[in-house]
Amino acid sequence: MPAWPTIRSAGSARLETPMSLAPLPLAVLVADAAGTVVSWNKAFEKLAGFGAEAVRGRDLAGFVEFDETVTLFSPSVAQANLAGRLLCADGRRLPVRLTVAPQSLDTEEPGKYSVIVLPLAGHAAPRNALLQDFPVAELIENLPCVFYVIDQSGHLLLWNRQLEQVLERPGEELPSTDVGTFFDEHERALVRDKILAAFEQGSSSHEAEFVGKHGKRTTCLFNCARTRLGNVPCVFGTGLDISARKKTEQGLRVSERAMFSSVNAIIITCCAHGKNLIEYVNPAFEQMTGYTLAEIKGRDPRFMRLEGCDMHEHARIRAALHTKSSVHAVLRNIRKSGEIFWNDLRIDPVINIDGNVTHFVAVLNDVTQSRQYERRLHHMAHHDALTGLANRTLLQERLKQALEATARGGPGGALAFVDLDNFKHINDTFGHDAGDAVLREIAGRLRVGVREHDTVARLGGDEFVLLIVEPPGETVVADLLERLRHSVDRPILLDGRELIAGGSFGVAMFPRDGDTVDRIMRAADAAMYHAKTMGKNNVQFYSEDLSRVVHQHLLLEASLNRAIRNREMALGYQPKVDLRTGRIVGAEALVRWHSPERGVVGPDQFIPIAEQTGLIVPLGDWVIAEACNTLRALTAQGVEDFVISVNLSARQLRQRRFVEHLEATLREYSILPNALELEVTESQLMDNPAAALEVLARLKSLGVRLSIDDFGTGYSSLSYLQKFPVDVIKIDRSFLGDVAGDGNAVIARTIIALGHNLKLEVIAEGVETQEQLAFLRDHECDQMQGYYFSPALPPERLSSMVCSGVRMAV
Ligand SMILES: Nc1nc2c(ncn2[C@@H]2O[C@@H]3COP(=O)(O)O[C@H]4[C@@H](O)[C@H](n5cnc6c(=O)[nH]c(N)nc65)O[C@@H]4COP(=O)(O)O[C@H]3[C@H]2O)c(=O)[nH]1
Repeated sequence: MPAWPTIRSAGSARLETPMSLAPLPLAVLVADAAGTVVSWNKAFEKLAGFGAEAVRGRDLAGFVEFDETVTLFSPSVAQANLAGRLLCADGRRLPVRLTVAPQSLDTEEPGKYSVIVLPLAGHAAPRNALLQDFPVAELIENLPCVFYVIDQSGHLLLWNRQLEQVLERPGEELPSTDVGTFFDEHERALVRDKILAAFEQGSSSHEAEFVGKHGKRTTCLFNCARTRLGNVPCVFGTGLDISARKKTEQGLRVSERAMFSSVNAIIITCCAHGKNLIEYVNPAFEQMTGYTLAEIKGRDPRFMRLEGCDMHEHARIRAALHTKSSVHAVLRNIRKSGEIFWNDLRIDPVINIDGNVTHFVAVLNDVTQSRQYERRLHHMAHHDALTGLANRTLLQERLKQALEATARGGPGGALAFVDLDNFKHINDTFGHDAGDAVLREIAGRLRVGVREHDTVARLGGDEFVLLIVEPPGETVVADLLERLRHSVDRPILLDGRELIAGGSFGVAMFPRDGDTVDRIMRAADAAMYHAKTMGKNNVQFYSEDLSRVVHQHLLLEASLNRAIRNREMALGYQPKVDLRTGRIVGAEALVRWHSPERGVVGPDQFIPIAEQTGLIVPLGDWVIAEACNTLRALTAQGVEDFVISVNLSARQLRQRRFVEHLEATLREYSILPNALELEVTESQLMDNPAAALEVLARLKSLGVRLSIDDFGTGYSSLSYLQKFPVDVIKIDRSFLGDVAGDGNAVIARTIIALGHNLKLEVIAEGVETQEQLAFLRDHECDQMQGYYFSPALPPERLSSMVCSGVRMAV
């Protein structure tokens, strides 16, 4: 390390009031310009071992052996540092460092010189020995800080125990060590500058870190001032250990920085005098809310709250502030821009050293987006995507709540299942987009038809459910549902077409019909099922009887399903007779169910169920295939020009690939298409005449014959009748009931005439009597079928009857 600069400027080295040598713990003597010792202190006597007599008047050279020849005393030198050996009274030659300084700065008139004699490391007297004669020694030893006196060479002259402790060095090492080495390399220049500043300006202060011999680091605040020991200028000072404070400061700086840079908004409020006012907000807060610290400092943070909302959360926060505890809340606040945001807020108290809460720190998180996302997810999980109505989950939740409220004495409610009667037809005929549009339209109609606290749900497909809570009575429910039924039945205008969805409503009342979600749902479903079997487009309330009927129905449905798979079905063929020749020209295939449990079940009992459940499609396919099989057998037996007709259900007709499937079946059985006749009821055709026209045209193009069944019951529009590519119309048997009576006879006659005018064959069904036969013959009806001639026969009997050439007497 570079040598310490020596103070040369007399002006800058103005000496303080001279001290008496006596109390100094250092060995000091005063010599004149000739080197004669004129004064000394006790410490010198102790060190050298001489008594006063042996010292006084002696030449300094008699005590000290210098390493080099030097001019000891020169008024031009302010201070000299020399090394040598002190010749002690006991003969020891004690290695020492001498600091020589003129007592007067008048260079023209040289006076006396002070000489401080310091033993070198390993030879020095212990610190106590140095200090013991010092008048304030005890005080210095017990100072709560480091004490030191440094000469201009940068060496210690005096120090206390605390310094030895922080430096982790024994006292004898200290005087010979440059004080700069007590510090880290990078701080040494600063330390020197500060000491020099004290020498030059009288005082200085700074912070630096002592580095102990074994690495211990102690940060101290140094305050030093210039003084003199004897005539030797030096600096004395204290070093106060501020390591702990530094650590705290550093920690605070880190926290402050972290708070400043945090992405979370932070508010610090001061809670003195019963108030809670903003003291600090970080930049993230400013960014989140739009308010700057300057704008809101000193305000209560509640100014950002959204009045009238999240009352529960506000109450929790108030309670926590009151009890000075932590709280976590999620609530809505308002930004400066007026925009509302969701704030996930955490508030913690700050406790001071006395255990009192002085501040609160609040961390704010803008969770608007995740909240919205959560809400969207929640909405998606509870609503039907197509219509926006409640889904099954939400409906069940609400129903559960309503049942719980009822159990607590509430007035109960109603649950109505709504099934659209024509939805499948609309979907199959006009496609899914049209189906979706119809569902949305119906959803809207149902929603506007009920009160806000009622629930409208869609369970999937065309199944809607209404939860009507706390209705004033069952009649009110009945009126409401009747209104809704009408509203569902109103035409829906879609791409210039009018579609009618129609709806069957089944209602369960609670608590009367059940007290659990499952029971009420099942009761409403059963009632709806009943409404369907009652001819659709009506409202049915659940009852015990209805439950039994539905139960039977469901049993039948289950066994019918099995029956089709187990081939329990058979076809009977009712012969059709030509009224001019009496010959059997064809037969109608009529399905029978030979049930192992129920015996023979007629189609009237199971066809409606098969239609509702969709079982009619495989059943219908089987009937056509079976009829083709019989036709093939008859052809094989040489029967010619024989036609078998089968009944088609509307649902079969709506099957997308029905025509292709039929074509394939005809091919499979090698059947001439015009040997097969398809009977479609008039009401089925008129349900959606345009769609019927389209499918009939495609069927006709295959070459099969088409017949309108139950003619006269379905209010055919004549214009459509003209357009339908049919071959036959079949007079409904109700018009033959009493052909002797005027009304029926007129209708039957008119139908025959109408058919012939349209160039169609006319057949009468359900002919039971001679009179009916005579009437038909007289009015030139083409064919007839009925018990009068034959009921439906098994295929073998039909075959033998046809092959035997039996004729009816006409
Ligand atoms: N009172 C009376 N009735 C007579 C007389 N002659 C025949 N019947 C009955 O009248 C019904 C005529 O069939 P439908 O009008 O097409 O009416 C049929 C038809 O709509 C339907 N059906 C029968 N088989 C099938 C089928 O394979 N597919 C479809 N989709 N429906 C079928 O079931 C209905 C009832 O069929 P069934 O019970 O077999 O009843 C048959 C037949 O047994 C008579 O002189 N007097």
